[in-house]
Amino acid sequence: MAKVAIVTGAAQGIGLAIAQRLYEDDFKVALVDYKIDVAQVAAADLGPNAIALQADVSKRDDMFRVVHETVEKLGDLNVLVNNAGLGPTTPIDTITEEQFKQVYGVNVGGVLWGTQAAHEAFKKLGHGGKIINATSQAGVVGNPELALYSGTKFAVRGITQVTARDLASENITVNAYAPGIVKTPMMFDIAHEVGQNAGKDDDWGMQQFAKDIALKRLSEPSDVANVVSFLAGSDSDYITGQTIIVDGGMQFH
Ligand SMILES: NC(=O)C1=CN([C@@H]2O[C@H](COP(=O)(O)OP(=O)(O)OC[C@H]3O[C@@H](n4cnc5c(N)ncnc54)[C@H](O)[C@@H]3O)[C@@H](O)[C@H]2O)C=CC1
Ligand SMILES: CC(=O)C(C)=O
Repeated sequence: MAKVAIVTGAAQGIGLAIAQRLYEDDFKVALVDYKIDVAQVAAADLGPNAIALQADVSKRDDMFRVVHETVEKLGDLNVLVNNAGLGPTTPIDTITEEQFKQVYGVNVGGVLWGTQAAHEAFKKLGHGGKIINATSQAGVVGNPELALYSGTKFAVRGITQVTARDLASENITVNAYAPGIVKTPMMFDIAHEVGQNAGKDDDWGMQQFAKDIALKRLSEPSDVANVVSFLAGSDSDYITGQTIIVDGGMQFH
């Protein structure tokens, strides 16, 4: 029987590539995003075993609701990919309380609420599952002008390690993927802002991040989806608490 996966932030970028790849891997997939119109088009493009659900992942009730709706509509839940995230450029002196709450609410809160909701569903369904969280190479080594963002992504690695230990006895694995410089709207926005802050263009901004990639190319979203496919499948059953870096050779740990 087909397994069921939820992917948050699935309307575009890395989340969309993950949803597409898991669908190809024979999962039924719920694409969760607050951009519901875009997610609906993406789900329709995938086929009859995909649905789109609207949620703001920073809201605990939203995450419990979409997990319930997924089980109701697709019949089970086996994998949750906590992918949704925000990546504003935040030179240290510019950070406001509002920004702090927003970015931590989505990037960290989204992972916590998703994990709680999936855990409750796995218990009710009487089986284990896999929780897969989005961190970043910027959550392995601090990146310039990304104090808020990098901080949240270090936190995601911490939560991944703790929940892996806490949930292991229930046959739930928890792992994370740490992409590098991926061609998505988020990364193009960051390159634009970093370039603008220095009085330079977007290409210069992108180079500040891309110059140290050993493989000498930017990442496609599919590079990340390939790793998530592995983490969602049975070949990774004996792996938990780990962050897999998929950055073309930027950070070596
Ligand atoms: N693009 C990159 O170079 C890298 C991205 N990442 C991480 O990968 C994940 C995906 O990133 P991208 O695809 O690049 O981002 P993106 O900005 O292109 O797409 C993010 C998606 O998440 C959705 N989203 C944002 N906040 C949400 C919320 N509160 N509730 C529901 N949906 C929400 C957006 O509507 C959008 O569809 C993020 O967690 C990001 O931090 C990590 C390393 C590098
Ligand atoms: C956006 C991001 O995660 C970077 C620059 O690693």
